[in-house]
Amino acid sequence: MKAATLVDAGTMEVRTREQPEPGPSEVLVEVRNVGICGSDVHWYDHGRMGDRTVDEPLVLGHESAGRVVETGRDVVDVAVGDAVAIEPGIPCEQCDYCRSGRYNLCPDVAFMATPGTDGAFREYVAWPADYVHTLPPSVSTREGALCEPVSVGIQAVRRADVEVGDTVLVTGAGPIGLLAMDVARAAGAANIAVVDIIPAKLERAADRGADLAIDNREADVAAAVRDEFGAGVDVAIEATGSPPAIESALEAPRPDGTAVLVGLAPNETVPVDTFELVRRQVDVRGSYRFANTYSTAISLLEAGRIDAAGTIDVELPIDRIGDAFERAKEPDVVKGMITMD
Ligand SMILES: NC(=O)c1ccc[n+]([C@@H]2O[C@H](COP(=O)([O-])OP(=O)(O)OC[C@H]3O[C@@H](n4cnc5c(N)ncnc54)[C@H](O)[C@@H]3O)[C@@H](O)[C@H]2O)c1
Ligand SMILES: C[C@@H](O)[C@H](N)C(=O)O
Repeated sequence: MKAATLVDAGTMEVRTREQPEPGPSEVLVEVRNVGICGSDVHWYDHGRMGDRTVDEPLVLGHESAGRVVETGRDVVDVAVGDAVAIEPGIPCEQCDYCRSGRYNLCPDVAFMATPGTDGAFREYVAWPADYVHTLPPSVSTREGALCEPVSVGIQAVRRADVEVGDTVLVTGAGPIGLLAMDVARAAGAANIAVVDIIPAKLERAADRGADLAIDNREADVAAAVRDEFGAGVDVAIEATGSPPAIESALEAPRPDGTAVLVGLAPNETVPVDTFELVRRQVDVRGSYRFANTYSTAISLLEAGRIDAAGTIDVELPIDRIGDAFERAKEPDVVKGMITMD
């Protein structure tokens, strides 16, 4: 089979690999669509993330969907021919976090496209049947692949306890911010403000229904939301990982409001006015990956409540994966996708 393999920082080669065979509790998925995530681009550019390095060739890609072509002998809930979204993390199922349903925090999770666990930019993936999710006929594998970033949005909105009628600020109009915005709306948010620094991204957010689009280069975000929404927002969801936007997300909630940090700012220091946070009694929460979100993501996609396909700007076949990664880095591009046919 073909597999796009990161061999060194900046070098991806489409190589021939042996097709995997499913174990007894696994299914073999013929991969159809794989989204390009910012973390794939980071591994591609740097060959490392924090203290983790790519020492062996690694297949990237963790936003994937395809069709089941073979099932292991113990698999009962998934059948050959099913279209499925692949959940990219296989947790240990033994630790306290796994046993209490918070398997996104499992310290021994094998997560696709991180050193030691190949990702999905390849024609076939053998994966535990428990971590593939059947797609209904109305949800394409193109959309199904994006259950992963939709799940990041669902986790953030759950962590934020968004309630009907809430006013929500989302910093960042990349895939995570835009999809979190859709999920927040589906959860009942009445007003949503989106912040970015790229005009095309702000226009995109407005076209998708943001009530207010704020350019962080020109406006004081906290002042802008207070002008528009009174004491501040009920919930801020930070989806940039950029220190100025993180500061804005911490400043924007009303007293007793919530700020949920999704964006990752490795090696960055963010000044935090703890006095202000305490005085306003703001809940600051992290949101890491996701747990028990795929069925919700699929229901939202089936109901047409999430415009996942509308985030895709670049779509190229696996043989042009290098071009796709370069295009995905362009500032106006929200989401790149690799197709297998
Ligand atoms: N916590 C998690 O589990 C998790 C999962 C996936 C992604 N992430 C992180 O979430 C963040 C968003 O992911 P993404 O894929 O949408 O990233 P992205 O880079 O595609 O989008 C980020 C957006 O933020 C905007 N931005 C950058 N600096 C800004 C600033 N100062 N003010 C306002 N906007 C600014 C960019 O223009 C861009 O549109 C990243 O940090 C990513 O690493 C976290
Ligand atoms: C959750 C996933 O989308 C994220 N990029 C990660 O690697 O953790």
